[in-house]
Amino acid sequence: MVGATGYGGQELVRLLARHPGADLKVALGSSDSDQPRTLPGLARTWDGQITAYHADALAGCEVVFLSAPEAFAATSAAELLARGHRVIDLSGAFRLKDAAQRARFYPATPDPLPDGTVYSLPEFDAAAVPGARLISCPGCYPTAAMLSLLPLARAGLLQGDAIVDAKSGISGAGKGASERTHFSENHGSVAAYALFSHRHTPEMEQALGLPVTFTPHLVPLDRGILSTTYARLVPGVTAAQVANTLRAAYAKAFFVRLTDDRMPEIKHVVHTNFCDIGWKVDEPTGRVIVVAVLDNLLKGAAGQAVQQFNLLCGFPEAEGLL
Ligand SMILES: NC(=O)C1=CN([C@@H]2O[C@H](COP(=O)(O)OP(=O)(O)OC[C@H]3O[C@@H](n4cnc5c(N)ncnc54)[C@H](OP(=O)(O)O)[C@@H]3O)[C@@H](O)[C@H]2O)C=CC1
Ligand SMILES: CC(=O)N[C@@H](CCC(=O)OP(=O)(O)O)C(=O)O
Repeated sequence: MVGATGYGGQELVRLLARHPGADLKVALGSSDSDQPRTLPGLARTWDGQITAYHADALAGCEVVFLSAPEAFAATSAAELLARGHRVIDLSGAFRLKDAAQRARFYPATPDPLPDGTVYSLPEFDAAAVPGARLISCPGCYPTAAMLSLLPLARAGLLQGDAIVDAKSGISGAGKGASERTHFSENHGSVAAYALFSHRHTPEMEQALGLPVTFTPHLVPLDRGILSTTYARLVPGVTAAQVANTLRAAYAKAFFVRLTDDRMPEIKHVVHTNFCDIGWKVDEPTGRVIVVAVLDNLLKGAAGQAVQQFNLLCGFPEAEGLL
């Protein structure tokens, strides 16, 4: 795998090292990291050393996980595919289908997308995964927003636009510190950012088929996302219809836990691959609020990537994730 020294990558190493069907052969960091490295958090978890990125180092790996910056994924994926690897990419580089939106938010991504690219949210796109060459994993905020609204949108129960108001722990920004993310800026504070300009807005709109107003917030937690979505129901849609639609959509989805009208909390899902979803309908005004929580580094990143790996290789969906 690539990006082993990153936040998402370290989680991937932990998961793959104990996955009964995986043999983690190589873990790579950036190409400018000179010496082979070990990380204190991975001691007695994975015995190998992390070496610098070079495509040759991945020879013999059937599947390559890319957990690196999107500009790097955008350029390296084609080479890895040409070498015969199947690629699971955690970055945003291959998520958007619309070429103009992609050029705006992910300018390094080649156009057209490589043959065999599949954008997959495992709960909805499982059937397409086994045939994929390049699996593009959804972003952490879109995973929460799509799991909240996709069943209702697909059932035709929503109208108008949706509002996604989400809060993320700071590990969502990766390991590099910036003025926005360092401790003394965040501790004791909550801040909104990227209003009307976040790259996850088109990703949510692409999936939901609705205009989305998305405001992310940074909260002083190390990990976890709480996403509150507000949407309007088509006139006449009842609370029971909403409940039945969500229950039917997730009846077989092991990693989605519906909490009905008990609102879920970040504490219940951190360090797991679960997404917990609660909701409430106000029938007189035709409004629904859905609250979803997940761990951005697991269901929002590494855990979801392993779920895709299980689908790709024919393992049980939860293999290595419990
Ligand atoms: N953090 C999150 O919650 C989520 C992140 N993602 C996406 O997952 C990917 C990884 O995120 P995250 O783990 O947070 O990022 P980090 O910044 O924590 O880690 C980035 C990793 O990429 C490596 N890297 C950087 N440049 C290169 C390069 N040129 N060649 C090879 N490797 C390189 C780094 O290696 P080194 O240490 O050697 O520099 C490091 O291992 C990103 O695309 C991100 O957008 C997706 C969902 C959620
Ligand atoms: C807190 C924080 O900064 N979060 C990141 C999103 C992390 C993620 O899932 O997004 P990508 O996979 O698209 O990078 C952000 O808002 O840019």
